[in-house]
Amino acid sequence: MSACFHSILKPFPLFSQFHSNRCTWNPNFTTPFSIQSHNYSNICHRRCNLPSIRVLEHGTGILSPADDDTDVSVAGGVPDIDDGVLDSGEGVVQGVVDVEEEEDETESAPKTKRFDKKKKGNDDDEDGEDHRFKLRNGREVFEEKAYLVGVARKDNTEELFSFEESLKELAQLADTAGLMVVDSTYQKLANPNPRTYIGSGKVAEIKTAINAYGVETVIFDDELSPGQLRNLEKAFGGNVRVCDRTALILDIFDQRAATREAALQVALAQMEYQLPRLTKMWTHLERQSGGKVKGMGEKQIEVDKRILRTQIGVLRKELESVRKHRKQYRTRRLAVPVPVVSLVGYTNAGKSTLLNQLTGANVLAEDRLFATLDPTTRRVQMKNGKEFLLTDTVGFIQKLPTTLVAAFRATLEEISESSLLVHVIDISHPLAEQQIDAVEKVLSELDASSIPKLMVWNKVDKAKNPEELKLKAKNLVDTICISALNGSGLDEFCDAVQEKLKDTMVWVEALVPFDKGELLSTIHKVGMVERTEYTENGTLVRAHVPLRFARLLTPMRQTCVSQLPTPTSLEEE
Ligand SMILES: Nc1nc2c(ncn2[C@@H]2O[C@H](COP(=O)(O)OP(=O)(O)OP(=O)(O)O)[C@@H](O)[C@H]2O)c(=O)[nH]1
Ligand SMILES: [Mg+2]
Repeated sequence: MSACFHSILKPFPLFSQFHSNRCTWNPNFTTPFSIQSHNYSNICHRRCNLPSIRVLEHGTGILSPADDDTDVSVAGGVPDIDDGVLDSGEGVVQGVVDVEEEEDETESAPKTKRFDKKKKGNDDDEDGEDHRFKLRNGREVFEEKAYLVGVARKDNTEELFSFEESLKELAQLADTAGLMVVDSTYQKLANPNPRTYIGSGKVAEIKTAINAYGVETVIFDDELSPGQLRNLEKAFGGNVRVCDRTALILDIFDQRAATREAALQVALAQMEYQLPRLTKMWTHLERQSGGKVKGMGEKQIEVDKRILRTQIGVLRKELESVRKHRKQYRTRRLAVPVPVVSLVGYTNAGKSTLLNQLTGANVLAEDRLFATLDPTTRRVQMKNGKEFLLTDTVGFIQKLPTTLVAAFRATLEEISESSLLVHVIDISHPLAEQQIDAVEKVLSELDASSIPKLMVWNKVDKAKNPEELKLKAKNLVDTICISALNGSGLDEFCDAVQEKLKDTMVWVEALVPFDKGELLSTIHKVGMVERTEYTENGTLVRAHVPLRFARLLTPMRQTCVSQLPTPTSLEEE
C-alpha cells in the first residue's frame, strides 16, 4: 500500500531501491520528532507534485493464478478516476461470488477469479516501475499490487454487511488508498485461527497467488492481532506486507489529512494502533553479528515502545489544546443563537455536496471515500429569511476503527453538540440500509443517538425508481428525498429542517422593549414566531426559540405575564 503506518516498520524494498531521487522515504519513525515543527503526514508519505493520471481498468475473467503468469491486471493511462473505483469494486465482488465455496480447512486447489490484463507481460519489466507511481491526493504513491482476503464467519448474525459486500468495500478502500487490487479470496470459518486468522491451506493458496501476481501487499478485511500479522508476514515471506482494514483506513485518513488538527488526530490513531504491533525489526542485527548481540531485538522493542508512548503523550496534549480551542470557538458561536445542524452519514453519501449546494461553500466533494476529514460550518439562509448553521464532517464506515473514533473526538464533538442531525443517505446505493445501520451504530457510540434526526435520501436522481422512492419517503416520518447534485428537493429539505428545529426549541412569550429591536429581529431569524402584538411597553412575542436564546429572554418573559391582557394590535405570522 502507499504507506500505511504498519509499513513504516518494514519499508517496502522498492521504495528504497527505485526512484530514490523522486521520493523521500523516511523509515526513521523511532526518532522522536518535534510536534511543533513536524508534519505528521511526512512520517508515512512521500510527496511530489506530478500531474494526476490514474485508473485501473479491470475486466473480469476466470483464471487460476497458477495457469498463466502473463495475465496480470495493469494500470492503464485513462485519466478517469471514477471508472477506476467502480471497476475495481465490481471486479472484486465478481471474483468473490464466483469462487467455489470452501469449507474451513478443506484446501482444494485455489479457484479464484482475477481481473483481465490490459497489457501482456509483467508490468514491472517492460518500462520499469514508472507507470506505477501515481498521484493521490496531491501525493505521489507507488501503486502496489494488493490481494484481498475476507473471512465468512459462520455465525455472522451480528455483522451488518455480508462478507462479499464487505470485501467489495475493502476493494474500494484499497483503490482510494492508491493500491492496485489484483484479486481476492475468502474462507468460511467458524472461528478465526488464533495464529494466522485463516487456515494453513488458505495461507498456502494465497502464497501461490502472491507469486503468480507479484503481490506486494495482502490486506485482510478484519482487524488482525499483532501475532497474526507477524505470523502471516513470516508465512508469506520476506517482502510481502500484510495489513488489515484498520491500517488501510488509517492510511487513507493519513493521505487525506489536510489540516494540522486532522494530521494530529490521524497520527495519534496510527500510533495507538501501532503500539502493540511493534515487531522485532532489529533482529537482522543479531543475524549479521552471528548472534553476538542476542536479545538486542527484544531490548530495542522496549525502547521503541517507550518512544512511541512518549510521542502518544505529546500528541494527546497537543490535541487537548486543539480541543479546547475548538470548544472556545463553539462557545463563541453559541453566543449567536443560530441553531446548529450537523450532516452525518456514510462516507461518499453526498454530505459535502449538500453543504456546497446550500451555502455556496467550496468543500471538496468527490467520488472517493473519506474526502472530508475536517468539519466545515456555514450559515444557511432560507428563502423566508430564517437561518441555521450547517456543519459538514467526517463520514462513517462499517468497522470504523475505534482508535480513529477516539482520536477524532475533537472533531466529532461538533456532532454531539448539534441541535439537529441530518443523516444523509445515498439511497441509490445497493447497501443503503446497511449503511444506515452502520451510521446509527457509530452515532450511538458517540452518545448522539438522542439528538433529533432528519433522514435525507440523497442521490434520488441516480436511483432506478425516483418517483417510487419519493412516494415511499412521503409516507415515512422525518424523511426527505433530495438530489444534492442537481438541487432538487432542497426547498422541502429546508422546510423539514425548520420543522424539526421547532421540536428542539422552547415556547416563550416575551415582551421585548422597543429599544431592543435587534433582539426581535434575531427571534424572527432563529425562532418560529407564532404571533407579535404591539403594546404600550414593547412588542409581545409568542414564539418557539432555541433554548439558549430563551435564556436571554428570561427577564422579558417575566414582565410579559403582567402585560398579556392588553394587546393594542395583533399580527398573525
Ligand atoms: N448523482 C448524484 N451524485 C451525487 C449526489 N450527491 C453527491 N453526489 C456525488 O457523490 C460523490 C460523493 O459526494 P461527497 O459530497 O464528497 O460525499 P461525502 O458524504 O461528503 O463523502 P465523505 O466526505 O467521503 O464522507 C461525489 O462524486 C458527488 O458528486 C446526488 O444527489 N446525485
Ligand atoms: Mg465530504
